[in-house]
Amino acid sequence: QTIWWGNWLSLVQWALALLLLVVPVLYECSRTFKYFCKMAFYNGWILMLAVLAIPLCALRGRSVENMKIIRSMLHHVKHLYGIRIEVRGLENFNLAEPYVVVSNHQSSLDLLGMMEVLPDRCVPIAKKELMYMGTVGLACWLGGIIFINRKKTDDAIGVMSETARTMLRDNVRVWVFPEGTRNHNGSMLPFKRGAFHLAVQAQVPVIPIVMSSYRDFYSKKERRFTTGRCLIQVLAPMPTQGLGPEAVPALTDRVRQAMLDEGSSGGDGRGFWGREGDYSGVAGEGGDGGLAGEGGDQFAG
Ligand SMILES: CCCCC/C=C\C/C=C\CCCCCCCC(=O)SCCNC(=O)CCNC(=O)[C@H](O)C(C)(C)COP(=O)(O)OP(=O)(O)OC[C@H]1O[C@@H](n2cnc3c(N)ncnc32)[C@H](O)[C@@H]1OP(=O)(O)O
Ligand SMILES: CCCCCCCC/C=C\CCCCCCCC(=O)OC[C@@H](O)COP(=O)(O)O
Repeated sequence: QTIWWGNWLSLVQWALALLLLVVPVLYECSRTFKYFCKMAFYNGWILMLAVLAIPLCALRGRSVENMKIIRSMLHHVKHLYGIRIEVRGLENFNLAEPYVVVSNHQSSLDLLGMMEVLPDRCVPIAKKELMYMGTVGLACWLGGIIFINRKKTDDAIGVMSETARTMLRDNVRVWVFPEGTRNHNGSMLPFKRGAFHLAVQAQVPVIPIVMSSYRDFYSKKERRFTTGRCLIQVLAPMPTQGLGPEAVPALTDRVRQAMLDEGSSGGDGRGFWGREGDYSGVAGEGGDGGLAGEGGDQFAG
């Protein structure tokens, strides 16, 4: 029998067959394996989409208009992962003038929510390391994404000041994650002030966005990634006209407080971060409330 099989299957074919058998079994049985598969596919898929986006964007050169291409090409990714996104308050974006969008930052999955609501002519501010992520970096550059060096404050501030001029000159909106880094722990970290200096320098409104916690369907710490639901609330614009640099700390606190208030009472009164009353930024993972992932812990996706 061995000879018979040997005639039919080379070593490579055997390995492939084994792989085809083992991978689905592991995928179904191991939460960790499933998590890594899903994350690997997420990154790989986006790298691949970027390959397609690059020539399309290159036709125009580096331009914020290319964000429309990127947005439309990323829009379907939530469906691949069974993530339902509900958006409220989109009308708050209906301003003719430029503005600065600020939102909480949980994970690279924020890209899905961002692409759900990203207004036209709006570019994110990103750490410059993103520029070196292969095809993704090039696509980001072509989309006009603004890169800052977080290790060099003066450089970053210089880029932000230049951005204030660009916003007014070219009617560009800017999206900033004021926590300055990803925060997997629910609620929000203290805010950096760059976004608010930017808004004051350009004398444009700040539009805060709160994205509900992914805790019920995604946890990096627990290696858990299932299907789920995310609620995004766009808050009312907060004006900066007439404010000077001395007003930036108060503006920062005001915006953060508005987001915390929405996080605590919004989302049909159930809160956005799963644990009402705990907004210190140190809430543990695996909370049991919140709006994310109302489908439960089904590990189905
Ligand atoms: C289909 C194809 C698909 C392919 C493509 C796929 C995907 C691409 C699509 C979209 C991608 C988007 C994803 C982007 C997400 C990326 C998210 C990130 O990278 S988050 C990290 C980067 N962002 C930030 O850090 C923003 C927040 N940080 C700040 O605002 C900071 O303040 C800072 C400007 C970076 C400086 O930070 P630093 O820690 O160095 O210093 P401080 O914050 O302590 O500030 C020191 C001091 O300076 C004052 N300050 C700050 N900014 C200004 C300013 N602009 N002008 C004047 N003064 C400023 C600040 O107030 C402090 O002073 P003081 O303490 O006296 O208040
Ligand atoms: C040849 C190089 C190949 C590199 C392969 C890289 C693979 C990555 C591919 C796709 C990733 C898509 C998601 C990109 C957008 C998410 C950006 C993001 O979330 O950045 C994190 C940043 O906000 C804060 O960083 P830190 O939390 O401070 O750290």
